[in-house]
Amino acid sequence: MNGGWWTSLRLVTRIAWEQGRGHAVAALLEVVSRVLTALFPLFAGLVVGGLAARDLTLVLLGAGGLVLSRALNFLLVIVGVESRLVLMERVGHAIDLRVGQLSGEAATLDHLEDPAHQDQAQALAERLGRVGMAYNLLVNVLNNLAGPVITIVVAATADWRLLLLLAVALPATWLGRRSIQWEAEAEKAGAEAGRRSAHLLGAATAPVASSELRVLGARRWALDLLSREAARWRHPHRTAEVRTAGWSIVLAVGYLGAAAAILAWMVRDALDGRIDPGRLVTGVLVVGQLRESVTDLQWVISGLSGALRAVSRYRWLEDYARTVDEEHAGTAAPPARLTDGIRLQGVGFRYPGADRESLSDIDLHLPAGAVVAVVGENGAGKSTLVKLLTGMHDLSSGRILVDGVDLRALDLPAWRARCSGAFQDHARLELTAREAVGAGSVEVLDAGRAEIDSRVLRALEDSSASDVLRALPDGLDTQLGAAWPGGVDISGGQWQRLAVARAMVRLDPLLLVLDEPTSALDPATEHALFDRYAEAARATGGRGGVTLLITHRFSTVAAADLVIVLADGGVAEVGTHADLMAAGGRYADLYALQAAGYR
Ligand SMILES: Nc1ncnc2c1ncn2[C@@H]1O[C@H](COP(=O)(O)OP(=O)(O)OP(=O)(O)O)[C@@H](O)[C@H]1O
Repeated sequence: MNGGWWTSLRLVTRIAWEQGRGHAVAALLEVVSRVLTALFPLFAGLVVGGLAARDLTLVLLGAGGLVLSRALNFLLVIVGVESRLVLMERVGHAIDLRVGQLSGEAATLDHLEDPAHQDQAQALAERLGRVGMAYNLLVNVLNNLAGPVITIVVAATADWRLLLLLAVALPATWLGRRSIQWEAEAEKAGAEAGRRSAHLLGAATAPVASSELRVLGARRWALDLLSREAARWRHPHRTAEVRTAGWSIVLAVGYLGAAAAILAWMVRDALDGRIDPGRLVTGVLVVGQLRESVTDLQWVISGLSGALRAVSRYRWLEDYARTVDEEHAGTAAPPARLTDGIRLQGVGFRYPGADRESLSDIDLHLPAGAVVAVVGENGAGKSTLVKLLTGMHDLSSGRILVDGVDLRALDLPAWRARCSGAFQDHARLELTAREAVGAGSVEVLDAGRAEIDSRVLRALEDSSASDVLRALPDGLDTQLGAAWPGGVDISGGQWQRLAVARAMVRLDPLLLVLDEPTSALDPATEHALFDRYAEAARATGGRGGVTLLITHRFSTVAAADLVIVLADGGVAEVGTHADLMAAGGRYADLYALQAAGYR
């Protein structure tokens, strides 16, 4: 095993220890039971040899050993197995929880955009159960190690020829190692196809995507694609399994041939009176036991190494999260209020794995207290700009200054606690309406009921979403989502408006982002809503917060203090609506075009 495996073993043992010291130790009792079982041929040989030699001491010793091994075995196995199972569940649960935390708490979202990370995460997800089983399998390896070791000792004491069997039994361990390698190669070769088939399966079963595919008549095509990808994922695994099975058969036939020859040799010696019948009995039992225990050992080692591969992926995730955290070790507290605002200086950004920058050479000043609208065609870089301002990705070049302090120097969670936002791809939190909105500022949910309700109701009002609440049968207590008992379904536009309300719960954010939060609403309603946001933002703008509105509807942005036009990843124009109209450039053209469309 290489160093990585040892680290994984230590990690698994530590987690098992933390999850239940008593169980971790009790699980090892099974090893004792395996030792007693492995001694069975010796005890049986003693009984038969003692009877043949009319030696009562030998008979009693053998019989005592047989009875003891059977009785203790029963007890130790029950305690050991029970402890292993309890730990398996606890370790699995602890790992599940930790994986969720590691993915959710990573300082940036780069990992979610990185194909290499996604392949690792997919392989981990496929094998997550195995991580939980790792300690269980480790104890099993120890259990199964006892078998061959004791059997070899018993064989050596019974007859030296039995040791020749080792020469044919040991290649099975070679197969064990090779099959682990084949499986690892198969996992790697199938990772991308596995991720793709999981994605297609999700699309085929998720209500929205699946109904869209039906309407488009593309369901059959998607299912065919899914089975092709699943086959592409399965193929390398199948090949590895067939190889392993083929070699297992070859090795088993070789072993049986050798065992038959050695036993025939021993039978002849027994008939000639050169060895006593007790040794022959031990020999016969050892032949079966040796092969069985070596094969079992091979399989548990291969099971353990599969689990350790999953553990090594988990360690990879831990290392990744640690590296990301170290790279974002800023500790400066964000200012209580903004006085200068947010500045972007020479900002450039390329997504992980992308071949070109999505934003480059961005120089901007978002003044404290201002309502800033960002417009631009699809793919211009609007959402990317938001991700950078909220610290979701590291800049490829340049810097972002919050009142003169580099975003990298700020404590990222503290900065995010001062940001708020509603997004086009908002979360549909299927909770009660109170929780779904209150989640915009989780400390609100910890307050008393009256405080929660007043903040949530105010947020609904600020986002003109009070009518959504009125339509809910149990008001704030209504369970959202038809999949839950008593739950109600609401429309896409209503979900979106609750998301906007959620963004309004946090008081005095330094950065409030509204990234096409009203795309499901008609232009007139969006216009009215934005006027309201602008009004609310100006009321709080006295505390310096910047409100950033991203929209495709130019008519909505006239009320903004500043309009930024993005094009091809760069800033095309900046100014007030009036300035940009007077300049007669890209903004004025697009504005005129949209205005004509609505006439
Ligand atoms: N995860 C990603 N990986 C690689 N490239 C990406 C990723 N997300 C976005 N891009 C690219 O970055 C560019 C800017 O995308 P962005 O989503 O910021 O545009 P946008 O202006 O918000 O577009 P839209 O109006 O369609 O929402 C596009 O060229 C897009 O293809």
